[in-house]
This record gives sequence, C-alpha cells and structure tokens, in this order.
Amino acid sequence: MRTIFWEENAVKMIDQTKLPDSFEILTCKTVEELGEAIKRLSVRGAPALEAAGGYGVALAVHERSFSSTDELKEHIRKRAEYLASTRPTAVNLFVGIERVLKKALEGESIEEIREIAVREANRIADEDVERNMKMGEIGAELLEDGDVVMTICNTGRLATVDWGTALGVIRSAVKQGKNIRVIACETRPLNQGSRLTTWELMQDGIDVTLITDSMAGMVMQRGMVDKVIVGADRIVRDAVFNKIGTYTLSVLAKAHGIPFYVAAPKTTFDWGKEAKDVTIEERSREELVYCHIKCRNSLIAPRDVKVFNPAFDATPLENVTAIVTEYGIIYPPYEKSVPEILRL
Ligand SMILES: CSC[C@@H](O)[C@@H](O)C(=O)COP(=O)(O)O
Repeated sequence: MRTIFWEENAVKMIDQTKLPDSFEILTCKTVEELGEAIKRLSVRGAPALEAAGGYGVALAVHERSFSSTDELKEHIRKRAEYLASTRPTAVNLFVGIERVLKKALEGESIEEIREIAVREANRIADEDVERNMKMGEIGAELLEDGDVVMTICNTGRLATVDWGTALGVIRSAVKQGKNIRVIACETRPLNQGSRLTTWELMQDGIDVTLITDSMAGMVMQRGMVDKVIVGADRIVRDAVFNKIGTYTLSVLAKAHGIPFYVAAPKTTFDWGKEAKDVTIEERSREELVYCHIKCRNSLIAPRDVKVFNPAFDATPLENVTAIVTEYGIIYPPYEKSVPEILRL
C-alpha cells in the first residue's frame, strides 16, 4: 500500500503519528487539513513530502467551487504558498508544489486544471516509487552479505510513496538474497526510528535492533557496525541536511573508519545553495518537555526548562563516503561528480 495517494477527490495517507500503536488512514479534503497533517508529521520524509506538496495543489483545485479560471488560479497560487510554509527544510516539498502548480496554471478551463493537477501529482507519486526501486538496486551493491547497517530516522516506505531511499537500499539488498542486519537509532524526540523504521522492517522480516541515539558511538566502538546509511532532506554544495543526529553519526563513522552513505533522489539536491542558505526547522518545546506518544500529559522535563529543538542538522560532504541516487552512485569530489552524474 502507498503511504500517500489520491482517492475520491481527497488526499489519503497512512497516519504516521498513530504508528506503531494503530494503523489508520487519514483523509484530507482541504489544503488546510493537509497542511496540519504535514506540520504534525502524519506524512513526513522528504520524498513523501514531494508527493504531499503535489497532491496539496490538486486538493486546492478540488476543495471548493470557482466561478472563473482566474479565480481558481489565484486560489491555487495562494494555497501553494501556504503549503510551502508548513515545513522549511526538505526541498522536495517545494519541488512537488511547484511542479504541479506550474502544470496546473497551463490549463485553460476549470475542468482541465482539475485533470492536469491530479494527473501531475499522481505522476510524482509513480515516479517516486520507480526511482526508489532503481536507487535500491543501484545502492544494494554497496552492501555485502552479512553486513550490519546502522541508520537513523525513517527512510523507508513511510518516508516515500513506497520502498524507501536508505531503507530501500537495504530492502533491495535483502531482496537480492543478502543477509543484512539493521541497527535503528530511535531518533529522539519524535522517534521515527523506533516507531516507524523498526515497524516497517519487522513487517518485512528484516532483522532490526533498536538502540537509543546516544548508544551509536559505543556500538561502533565495539565493531558492531559495518556501514551507516541515511536519507536526506536536502543536499547542497557543502552539506547533507537530514534528521538531527545524522551529523553525529557521520563524525562517529569517520572516527571509526566506517563508510557513511547517503541515499537520495535527484529532487533532494539543491545544488545552487550552501548550508548557510538552508533553514533548519525548529519544532515546538512540547516535543522535548512532554512524553509525546501515549503519555502526552506526563512531563519528562521541567515545564519551563529552556529548550532547543532543531529537527535537522547539516553533515559536511567531506564526511560522506558516497551518495546513492537513481542515476548512479556518486563519489567525491562532489563538486565535479554531482553535476556530471545528475546533469545539473
Ligand atoms: C527518505 S526520507 C529522508 C529524510 O526525509 C529523513 O531521513 C528525515 O530526516 C525525515 O524527517 P521528518 O522530520 O521525519 O520528516
């Protein structure tokens, strides 16, 4: 089943805030509802956000009636701006929104715009599945039979429309018959690793062991990790932006001589930018001060404690051994190899 899809003029998604307790499908009939779902991470992960952005524009076209194409076009432009304001770091969200908006604005009647928007958004979703399968096949050659692979956050089916990026590489290696074991960092504070990655891998029968984020160094020191593979929210000329904790893993991997791989599609590259140009999302203090899953009302820190809660960090590209894309595996020097292989 796809993580996010279009059905009966609405956007439907697996509600990731409910996992692993319950599997629920959330239906968004308005852009506002979708925007809230994005903000609270019911749908999350860069490639899934690309699809969500595209579907969001399709939703803007369907959420009410319009008396003229000009009125409709004005409405979707405004709704696109709102969607782009929901989360700042993953560039894919903007890519999805802009792609469908541009196509939709070419339509000449309300009916035509409706058709175009849904078709283009569905294309984004289909292409995501295709490129992930490709990336998986390509990246699987980096993993050897018997490897133990550490990862952070969730980069699997749930972070994409299907299959995954970094987890997709692992999934493809397992599909090829390799015995791969995964160490999943829990990924505080929202626990995408412990709630989603372990759930997904266990569903597929892939061996996974959960650790807290602070255990990563000790586990590497003991020689228990052969490779690290992570996803990305945005790759700029000098850094990879990904879930908070990724930078720490890259430094630890370097210190222990462990290869550190990133898997991401071309649409995650924002090669015209540098790390200083990217906004790292800072999320609410409640995520750190309260237990956020079942026990939402219990404090786990003094209510008024000063909090810093960045959702992402920047890993310098010099810490990255290779980047897996649907166009091939890219090795340093990245300033030369990335534009060459991705034709940027
Ligand atoms: C294939 S997903 C790549 C990244 O988007 C993923 O690693 C990540 O950091 C997601 O963060 P999230 O805050 O859960 O949206």
